[in-house]
Amino acid sequence: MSIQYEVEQLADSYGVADSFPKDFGYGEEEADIEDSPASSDSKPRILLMGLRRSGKSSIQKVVFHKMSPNETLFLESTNKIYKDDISSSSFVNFQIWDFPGQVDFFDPTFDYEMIFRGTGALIFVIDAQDDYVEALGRLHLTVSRAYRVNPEINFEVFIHKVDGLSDDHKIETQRDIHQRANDDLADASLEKLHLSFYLTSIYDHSIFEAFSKVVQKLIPQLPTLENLLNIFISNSGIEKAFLFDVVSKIYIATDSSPVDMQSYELCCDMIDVVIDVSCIYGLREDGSGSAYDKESMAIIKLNNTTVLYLKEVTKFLALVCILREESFERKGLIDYNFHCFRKAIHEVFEVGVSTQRPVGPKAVGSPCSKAVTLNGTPRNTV
Ligand SMILES: Nc1nc2c(ncn2[C@@H]2O[C@H](COP(=O)(O)OP(=O)(O)OP(=O)(O)O)[C@@H](O)[C@H]2O)c(=O)[nH]1
Repeated sequence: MSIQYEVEQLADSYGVADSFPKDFGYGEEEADIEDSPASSDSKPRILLMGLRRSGKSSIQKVVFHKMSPNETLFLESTNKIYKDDISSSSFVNFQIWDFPGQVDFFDPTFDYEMIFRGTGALIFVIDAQDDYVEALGRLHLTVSRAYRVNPEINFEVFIHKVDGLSDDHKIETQRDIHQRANDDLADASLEKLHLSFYLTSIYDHSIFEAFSKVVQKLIPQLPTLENLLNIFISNSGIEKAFLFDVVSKIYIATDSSPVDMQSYELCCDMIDVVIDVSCIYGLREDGSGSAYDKESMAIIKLNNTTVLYLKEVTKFLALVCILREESFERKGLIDYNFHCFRKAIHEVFEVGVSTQRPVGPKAVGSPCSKAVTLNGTPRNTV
């Protein structure tokens, strides 16, 4: 009982009221907020930049549009800035701007100041299978310009297409790119400009992991979410839990135990299985209905006494847990704790909405002082 009480207290400390709206995430309020024309341009942007054929469009299509990696072989070159607003289908309430390979900063029609001012993260993609000297020059030019306009941008470098490299070669390439890029910044007295590096490929889960980290940095409520997950798993006998954006399979948060790639991949695969089965057998005969809704939940028992447990949290988010079979015997307790966890998550994002109205005492627990949208992501990073 004490276990349940702790989680309940946690929910209460976020001001969860009994009258909490049951349709959170599915109601009309969201449509009102999200559909306002003003909101679309003020959403923080994630920019995808890099040389031609480095893999920018492929990354976007694979992560957010479920394109299979092989299909990207037939993608045509991007000739103009392609703005992708994914907020209607995903928790990730950002615009992704995919740039054509060569952006000319000296072209007067290219208003880079306006673009960088509203940018939350700039992802620069480098093709690791190609000679990257030119890409490094371009990276330096791009980040130094962007930093001068908006030093708040998170600069992320994807060392991409590493599926073609051996493990040793991968490490060596990362070390070399890291060294050269930082030397260039030091030469330009830009030591304060921090670059984060990721080894990525669309042919495995590394691109989803990297994108997860990029997106997490833009979520002001991240520490609160991690805290909630920590309390939930420790009181429920769960080994690992991920809060997933169902559409993109990006994880928005996880508990503070280290992430091992295999667990993450297992949870991603579970989401695919659940959505695929639901699409085939879960819709009505006329094809109406949704493959993912409030009723969505799944239990998969593996042959090594591990259980995977998925439950709906909001319209876009699912909790996926990994636990031992013996812990799953206390399913009632887990479900009760989940119920409290879910209420707390809703309340965290409800606070986000209320910051658009005068901020009340409920917002005290939130690490966020900026206005955020209903799904909890920042409304404007500028
Ligand atoms: N091996 C491998 N190939 C990749 C990967 N990602 C993308 N590619 C391939 O790289 C090629 C170029 O990909 P695009 O996504 O069109 O590149 P882009 O950067 O958008 O190109 P532009 O639109 O010309 O700027 C395609 O043939 C992709 O299949 C990867 O992770 N590994």
